[in-house]
Amino acid sequence: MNRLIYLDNAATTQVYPQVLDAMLPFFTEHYGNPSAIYSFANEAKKAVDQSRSTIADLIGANTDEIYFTGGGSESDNWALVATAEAYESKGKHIITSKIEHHAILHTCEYLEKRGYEITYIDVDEKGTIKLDELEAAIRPDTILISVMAANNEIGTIQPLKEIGAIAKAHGVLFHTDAVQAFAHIPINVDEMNIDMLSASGHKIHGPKGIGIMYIRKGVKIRSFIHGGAQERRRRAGTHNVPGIVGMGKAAELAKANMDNNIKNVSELRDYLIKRVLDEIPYTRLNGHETNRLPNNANFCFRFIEGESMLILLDQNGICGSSGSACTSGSLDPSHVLLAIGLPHEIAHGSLRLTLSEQTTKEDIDYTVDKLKGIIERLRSMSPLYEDFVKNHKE
Ligand SMILES: Cc1ncc(COP(=O)(O)O)c(C=O)c1O
Ligand code: FES
Repeated sequence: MNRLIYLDNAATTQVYPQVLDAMLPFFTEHYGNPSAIYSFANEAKKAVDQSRSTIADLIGANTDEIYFTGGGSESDNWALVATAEAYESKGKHIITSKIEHHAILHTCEYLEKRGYEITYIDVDEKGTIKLDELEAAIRPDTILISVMAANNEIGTIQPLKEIGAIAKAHGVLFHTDAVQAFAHIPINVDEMNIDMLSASGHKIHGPKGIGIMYIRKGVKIRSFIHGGAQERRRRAGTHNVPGIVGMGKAAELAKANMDNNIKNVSELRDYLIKRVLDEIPYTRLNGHETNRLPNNANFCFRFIEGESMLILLDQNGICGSSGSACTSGSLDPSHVLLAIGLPHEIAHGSLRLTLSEQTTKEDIDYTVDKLKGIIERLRSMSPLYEDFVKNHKE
């Protein structure tokens, strides 16, 4: 079999065997509906409670502040739309950043069409939000600040504690899309003054289609999915018990291994970054050098088009991703790379490689060796590169 090197863990992760083992009995044996009265459903009910408590523990929340959802996108939509509706009498102004995931940005566009006003705060060249701009944007009618915990493309971690302090000082709610950060780096909702937080199971070696929203007690958010009385009447729908159990197990494993994972994965990430920057000319690292997710490396290679690079990597069994327009299915280049000030033609040549605890040094060496050849080959076919080399020789 061909070698497979999976370096797209920001897109999704492999479900750990322990996670799958924990889930299986809830498909077969304990399939009862946790909302039922009879004792047969007790195992399912207990498992849902256990998962809720593990997840709450990981972010320093109370168990009854965790709500299960259908994933990160649903949580993000819920946080914005339902807060907007619930706090309409205070105002219709929301603040977010220019580099949010589309689950936030497209929901903001939806709200704009319904009469809400959104301010999109700039980030600096490393992708860190400009705190002075954020604070200056707050108005008497501002109801919510939503800033992601860490960026999914370039990995930059945002100053959550500082943002939370600003929000609190001005009496504005603070939501964070922590889909990439949850269970990867420490987060504490009290220390960071977070009122709402979105997270997703499939980014932490749990199953797809399950997520959570943390909602601080006292926040007046309305329900978003209407129907039954599940999740304290705030999120209707029969519980996805296997998914909930899987996310809980993944959170438990992440908590137990977090320090080690951060250390090992970021060492390997730094090794990857160093080799790429040292060995491939005309290359830049996107995002913050140190204040970035342990598993994220994102580069721009000049004179290269992202999609061709991905296809050639794929031919070598390497899975990566690119913010380039043609691979993301949109016509615009990555809004994140443009927001950190990269010109269109450079943003075209981006490559995101995201590691996991399963990635080895051999995987990285193989990838860098192949990548060097691929970049050389693509550049040798590029008229822009040819001109550049000619001009620099003269
Ligand atoms: C920052 C961020 N927010 C939200 C999402 C959406 O999460 P989900 O796939 O669980 O809907 C993602 C997934 O790519 C993400 O990276
Ligand atoms: S042609 Fe692929 S990003 Fe422009």
